[in-house]
Amino acid sequence: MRRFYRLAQASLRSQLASRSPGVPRAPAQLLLKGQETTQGSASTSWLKGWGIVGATAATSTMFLGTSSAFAAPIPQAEVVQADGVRVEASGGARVQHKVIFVLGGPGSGKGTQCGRLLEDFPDIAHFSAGDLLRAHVQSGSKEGNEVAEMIRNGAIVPAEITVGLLQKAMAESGKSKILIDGFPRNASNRDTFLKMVGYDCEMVLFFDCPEQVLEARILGRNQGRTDDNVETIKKRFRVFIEQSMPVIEQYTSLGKVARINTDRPVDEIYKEVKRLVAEV
Ligand SMILES: Nc1ncnc2c1ncn2[C@@H]1O[C@H](COP(=O)(O)OP(=O)(O)OP(=O)(O)O)[C@@H](O)[C@H]1O
Ligand SMILES: O=c1ccn([C@@H]2O[C@H](COP(=O)(O)O)[C@@H](O)[C@H]2O)c(=O)[nH]1
Repeated sequence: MRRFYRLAQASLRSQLASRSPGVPRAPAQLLLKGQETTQGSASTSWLKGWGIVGATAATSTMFLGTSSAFAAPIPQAEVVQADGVRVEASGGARVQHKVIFVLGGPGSGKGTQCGRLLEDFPDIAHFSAGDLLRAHVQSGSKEGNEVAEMIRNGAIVPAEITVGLLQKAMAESGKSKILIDGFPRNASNRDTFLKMVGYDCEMVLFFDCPEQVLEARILGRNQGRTDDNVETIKKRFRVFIEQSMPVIEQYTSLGKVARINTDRPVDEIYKEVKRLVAEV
């Protein structure tokens, strides 16, 4: 593996050095696929890192910080050959998004406030992890049916499923800033996001609101959701306290959390939310 790393870096460096001007120069996520034959047996490795695609030799400060297994193929991959290692590098289309996580108990107003933000910030895309999962249920697949059951019970869906849906939505959004509402819901969600997406959020908006207020709001929502009933609302609130609050605490220790009291009128909350998002 170490040999692959070294050769992949050298290969990409030489590729960057020979680039003509005018190619994208934004810091990009680079996905490298290497195929190596050691003592007669072939193996494939995927590596992920960050670099400047299209930089000159002097500024091609490419590095490969992490290595991880990737299932996805690289769209429009460029192929370079180096010393027995085949390297495919993405063309720099994957620019790092600025991600804002919006967290808070069920019914705390995440969807409502995100909807308002879209009216004022055209460069922002909004994805509700819950909405993506509900859309996934519509596929009617075995996995979709399992997700439906978890939602009905207020349980947290395995992180790989949710992050996979988020990753696809982010890649297709064409926007630079992304609001992700209702995610990460537990430590596994956060770890998996970091591993699969490769970077962390800029900020967490934490919508703080008492449980009785949340229950009343959800029961008055009338959207036909399978989890908007007294029994599941209680489970969702418990899951929020036990599993989501520790994530918020972790981000608090990183200085990334803005706590907002959402037991107030929508317009009043929005003034604060808009100011915070404008700073990102
Ligand atoms: N500040 C507010 N005051 C009163 N009602 C509100 C407020 N914000 C949102 N609501 C209402 O409360 C209900 C829940 O709001 P919303 O769907 O935005 O919450 P959410 O946090 O996205 O919920 P969930 O996590 O369950 O998807 C909606 O009917 C919405 O209209
Ligand atoms: O990251 C997520 C987000 C949601 N879920 C499941 O969906 C429901 C509803 O979520 P909302 O945010 O209220 O729309 C939630 O109770 C979970 O079952 C999830 O597993 N992971």
